[in-house]
Amino acid sequence: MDIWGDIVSSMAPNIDKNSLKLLKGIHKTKLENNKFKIYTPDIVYRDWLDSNYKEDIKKILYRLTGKNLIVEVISEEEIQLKKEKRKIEKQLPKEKLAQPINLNPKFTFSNLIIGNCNKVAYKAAIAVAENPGNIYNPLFIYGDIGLGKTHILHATAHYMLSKNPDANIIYTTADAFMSELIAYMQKGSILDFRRKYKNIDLLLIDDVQFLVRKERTQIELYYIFNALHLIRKQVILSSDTPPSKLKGIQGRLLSRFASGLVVEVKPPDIETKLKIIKKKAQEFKMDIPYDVMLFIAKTVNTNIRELEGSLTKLKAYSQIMERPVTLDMTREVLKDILEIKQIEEFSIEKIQKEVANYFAVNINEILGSSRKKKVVMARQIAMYLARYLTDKSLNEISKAFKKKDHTTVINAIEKVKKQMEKDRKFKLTVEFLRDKILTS
Ligand SMILES: Nc1ncnc2c1ncn2[C@@H]1O[C@H](COP(=O)(O)OP(=O)(O)OP(=O)(O)O)[C@@H](O)[C@H]1O
Repeated sequence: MDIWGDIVSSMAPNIDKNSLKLLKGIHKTKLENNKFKIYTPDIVYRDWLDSNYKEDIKKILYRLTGKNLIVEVISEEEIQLKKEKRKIEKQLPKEKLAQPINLNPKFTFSNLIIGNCNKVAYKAAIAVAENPGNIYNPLFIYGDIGLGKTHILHATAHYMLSKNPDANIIYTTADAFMSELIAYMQKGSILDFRRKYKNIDLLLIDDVQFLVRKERTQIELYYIFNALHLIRKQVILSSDTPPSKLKGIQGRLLSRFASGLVVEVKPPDIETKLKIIKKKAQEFKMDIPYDVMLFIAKTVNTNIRELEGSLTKLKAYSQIMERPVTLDMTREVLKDILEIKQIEEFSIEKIQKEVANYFAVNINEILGSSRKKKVVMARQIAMYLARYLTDKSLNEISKAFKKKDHTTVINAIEKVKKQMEKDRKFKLTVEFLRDKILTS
């Protein structure tokens, strides 16, 4: 029996024709034990169905089957993403987590979310771990605080150990390196210090910006660096600024830092932040609704450490209060640490204005019913951005665009998403507009 067909026919008299069209567009459902699973092409579709029709579907199912079934709406896009990740993880050898050195077992490549912000650093680190000492030596990773540099350093060491369990690796921070050096000097055994650092396959030094004006430590590092480089042993360094901006470090050391590959880890975009939040929520065993994730992704500016801090705070609060995490709770709990005001000022009008300016069309045209190609494109992009950059519901967005019902908005979002997938130039335009709105 075609249950979905029956459900849609039962709903047909009570819903508008656009919603009906969207419901008819669903082609995959599954009845399994006490669950009725509905598969939507993507997350937006899923959220729409989930929040508008789940309860109705449950009631109709009861009428049709006599059973109280659980209705689950699943986005195929998400399933696909998970599959891709699993595929990549399968290609990576199992990372060995019990380390003699001070590595954080959680900082592995499988726990690292990859986006445009860190793709280059990630690929370079993998290449280095697979072929240490031979391609990018040193690898110099720089970027603002809390963007995952340490995570990449540790992950590289884990990965290298998984390929070669006997690899001799030292991970240290510039500060710890300096303290260790002083301790050895006080004992009068500087040669032991040098010996220790000479017999290794991979040297990772985090936060080298702290070497600024530490002349003695710089001399020692210069010596060690040259010794390792000569016998093709790998060095990876991290810093909050590129070598060219590290004032107070000797020129000869700086030129060594910059002699391999210098890569930047940039702040994550909204999509990457969303993925990181999802991942961290799983790690923290938290159940967080999508609107809360979106809110956190939009309000936490860039620092991923802060983003984790927000989740920890939210988890503690929800456990103490014995209440599930909601958007209201999140606003309340995080008000001290997030720049919520900034988000509240972030209006659909602003999005409409920016998009209209960009396409050189009039806002009234966007709000009207013109079918001119340029206007339709601007209208659809503005609707898409309104959905992703504000906390407004689909109904509120359709009102702001003077549309009678929200199916127009859903259709616009779908179109933009599909177009972004197949047209790179279009994708860049949408991302440009998004960043412009986020940063202006
Ligand atoms: N792309 C990512 N995916 C998952 N977690 C991430 C990602 N980037 C950063 N994190 C997490 O954010 C936290 C901060 O990252 P990390 O300590 O590596 O930042 P950092 O750039 O080294 O900061 P600092 O400059 O302060 O040393 C860590 O818990 C890390 O696991």
